[in-house]
Amino acid sequence: MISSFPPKEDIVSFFIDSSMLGLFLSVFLASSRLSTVVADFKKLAHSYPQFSSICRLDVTGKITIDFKDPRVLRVLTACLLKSDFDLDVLIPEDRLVPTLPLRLNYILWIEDLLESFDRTDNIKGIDIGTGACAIYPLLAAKKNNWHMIGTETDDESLKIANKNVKQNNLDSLISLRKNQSKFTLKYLFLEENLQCDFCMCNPPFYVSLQEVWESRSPARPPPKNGFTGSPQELVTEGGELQFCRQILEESQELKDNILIFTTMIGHKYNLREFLLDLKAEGIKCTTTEFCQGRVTRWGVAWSFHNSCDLSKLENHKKDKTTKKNSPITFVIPKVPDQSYTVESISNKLKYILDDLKIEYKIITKRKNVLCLNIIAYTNTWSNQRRKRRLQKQLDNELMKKPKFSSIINIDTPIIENKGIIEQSLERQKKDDVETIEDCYTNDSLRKKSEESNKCKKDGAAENNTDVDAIKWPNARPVDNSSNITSEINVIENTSKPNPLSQAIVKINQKEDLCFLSIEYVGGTGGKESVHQILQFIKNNWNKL
Ligand SMILES: C[S@@+](CC[C@H](N)C(=O)[O-])C[C@H]1O[C@@H](n2cnc3c(N)ncnc32)[C@H](O)[C@@H]1O
Repeated sequence: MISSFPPKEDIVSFFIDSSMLGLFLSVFLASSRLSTVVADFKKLAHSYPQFSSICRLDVTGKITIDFKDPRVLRVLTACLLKSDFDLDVLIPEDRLVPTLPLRLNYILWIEDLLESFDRTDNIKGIDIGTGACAIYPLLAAKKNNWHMIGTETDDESLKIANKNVKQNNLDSLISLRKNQSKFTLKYLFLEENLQCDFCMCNPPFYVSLQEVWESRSPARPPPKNGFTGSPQELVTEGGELQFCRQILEESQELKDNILIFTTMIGHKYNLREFLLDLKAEGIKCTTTEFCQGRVTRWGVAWSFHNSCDLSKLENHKKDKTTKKNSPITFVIPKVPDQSYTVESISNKLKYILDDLKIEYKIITKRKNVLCLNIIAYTNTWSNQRRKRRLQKQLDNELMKKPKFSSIINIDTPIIENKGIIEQSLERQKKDDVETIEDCYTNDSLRKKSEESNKCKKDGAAENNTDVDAIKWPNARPVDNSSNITSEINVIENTSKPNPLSQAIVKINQKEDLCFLSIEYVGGTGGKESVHQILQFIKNNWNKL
């Protein structure tokens, strides 16, 4: 068992070392110091029959548990809560199993924040979306004697949460409230003159259940832990970014009621967006990273009070990826007779993305800023030249007859020889490393245009990729007066492979210039794929 829960200067982050006889909770926190606590499986098994029932003895005699089994996770969390905090917590089968280290991380970070504001006594906090376990209120009350309000929209979760509070005799410190409003916080202050030190939130992270399954970058190893949680806990309209934005919006009205606003964020790209929102509003904030094995979450805190400048607090761990994946930006050139606004540029960009069969979703739309999350499943931007070259080679060879006649019947229409082209492409794929710079030079676009005319004359098929590309000059997408109509372009694709490239694209206007920036988020194609997409956009911008 955890011998003594470390005082607040400690830790937080669980790591599991199955080679040791036990479970190590090393909690590296947002906090300046580090400590390690050991949860000993053997002792847990001795003390809790329900824990011994989920243990396995491996061939070397070590006790192990199956972290992929939600039932096992439930028992482990319940036993740790009992052993380390003397909390009896009922964790329902159909609800999220809270991972203890992550929750402790968040609480310890808040302790640090409160200390920065010299707040130590009679602390009062709000947990937005407390869940069935009311894990944050229980930990905060038991560990620190904080007064907590937990809010919840889900009746069933609220019912069990109330049971959990009662059976731990924490009613005097914890009050749970049903949220029936469209707000996250504001409704709590309408009838009561509440003063709180902080609010916290672990929001539902996803826009849809589909996103739950697609969210993990394929480049990352699979999670070690089993998957738990019900749709209402995981999914919210607009996803976590919208949820956090709602808190931010309400915080501006509640600046005198709550000292420190905090939230957890589960997706890196949302963290960036949310920090931009705070920056745009001129609100000072700080962030932290909660690392727990292969899972990383982020904490964001902001305040309207001057007693502490949150932006000057040393962040525990800067978002490394923000530095690593700094966006590439280019100034969008002005094209004669075309409007030069974020809206018209967005329409043009969407046309290009449609053409490349790249999916996109708008994540931010403000007056002078548009931000898209883009996902490409296949490389549609750098094969064209290769395909054309091969097609041309094939054409030439066919003209010369003898060379290819042994392989193909020259009477066969070219279209029927596609297999040969594809095979040839496959063979070339490995060693044909194209530099994007020469992919779509003016010369190649000129050729494209010539081909376009040829195709049109020949009545070529509309769905041919090259033909699609060449129809641009005649099908200008930009209607200067039009609104941004299509918000989302999800390509019909029943079996989606792992994304090749995922990025955040941003168009913004500063004074009389518009900028397009692209930032790699993930995907098997790496950052190079994002560079290529940007180069494609650059090379083709003036041609539309
Ligand atoms: C990801 S779960 C977090 C549960 C718990 N706090 C934890 O960390 O394990 C999000 C919770 O927020 C609740 N929720 C969603 N929208 C809410 C809202 N507007 N107000 C209060 N709770 C909400 C959901 O029902 C769900 O229980």
